[in-house]
Amino acid sequence: MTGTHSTPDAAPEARAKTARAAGSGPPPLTVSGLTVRFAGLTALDKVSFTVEPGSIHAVIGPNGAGKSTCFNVLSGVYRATEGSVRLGTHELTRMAPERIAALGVARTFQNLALSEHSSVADTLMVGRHRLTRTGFLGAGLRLPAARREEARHRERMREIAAFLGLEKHLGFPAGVLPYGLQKLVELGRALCMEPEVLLLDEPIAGMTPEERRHAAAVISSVRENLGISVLLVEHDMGVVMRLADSVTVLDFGRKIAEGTPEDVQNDPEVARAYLGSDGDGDPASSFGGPSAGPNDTGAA
Ligand SMILES: Nc1ncnc2c1ncn2[C@@H]1O[C@H](COP(=O)(O)OP(=O)(O)OP(=O)(O)O)[C@@H](O)[C@H]1O
Repeated sequence: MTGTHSTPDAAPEARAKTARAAGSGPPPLTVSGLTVRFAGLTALDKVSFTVEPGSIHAVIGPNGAGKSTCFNVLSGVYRATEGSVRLGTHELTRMAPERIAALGVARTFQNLALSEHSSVADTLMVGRHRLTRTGFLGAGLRLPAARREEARHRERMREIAAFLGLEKHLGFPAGVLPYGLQKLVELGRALCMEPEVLLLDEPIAGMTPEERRHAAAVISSVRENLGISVLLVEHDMGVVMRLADSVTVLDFGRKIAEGTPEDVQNDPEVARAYLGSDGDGDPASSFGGPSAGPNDTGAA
């Protein structure tokens, strides 16, 4: 990735502002008493939290805390043993992933699965599939209505690519781009679904510092300019503390703290969970405070 990315473009921004002015932001995503058991192991134990409309909400916790399990239940990959997940009035609990996506919850994956053969443009267009009425088959048959519809989707796909700084790369095979750009393509594919809530699974893991800074700015812009709610699972505490409006902390499947980044950073139980100590360690060093070290992205 180069350092020449511009600020994400204004067209989707204008749309989101209109939606906000009309009071039609995304509905809250409400997780209530979520429990997941795997053959005797309780991976999640009565976890509850709400992703408020248009906010960035982070789920953090030490290894094995239950973050991925939570993410996988929200996106329909795992089934909840007990509890519920709701998007506004829609009950998402135990729905198949495609139905959850169709209701406006899009996700990215920790491990990239981009084709070496499909171009960035075609990869992004996959995200528009659920929104097409005539289907890409109709477009392939060159039916006029389908051609017009496909042109509209391509135009919107290009807007989203510009928003992410990907417009120069649309013709390249997605799978051969530098890692940081591939992660943005993955994010772009999710944004192309026009989600109300975006689930980001370790969106900046494995990136260079420059890629991390750009990705953090893009995520912040998704909230600010597109008005989409973001649920983030991320190990880079510097980024979590700078980006998140609210944080839920899990440990051994239980919620041990919740609040603003400052609240959880100063919570002795969180320090205990992260440091494995009796609480007299320095939580700031775990959370990208003044002593953040190499993971500090400096993202605003
Ligand atoms: N499919 C599964 N079958 C059995 N146990 C599982 C399964 N998925 C997760 N677990 C267990 O559930 C617990 C929580 O795991 P999970 O992957 O959700 O934690 P995590 O917070 O995402 O950890 P990490 O930060 O290391 O990715 C762990 O003990 C894990 O071994």
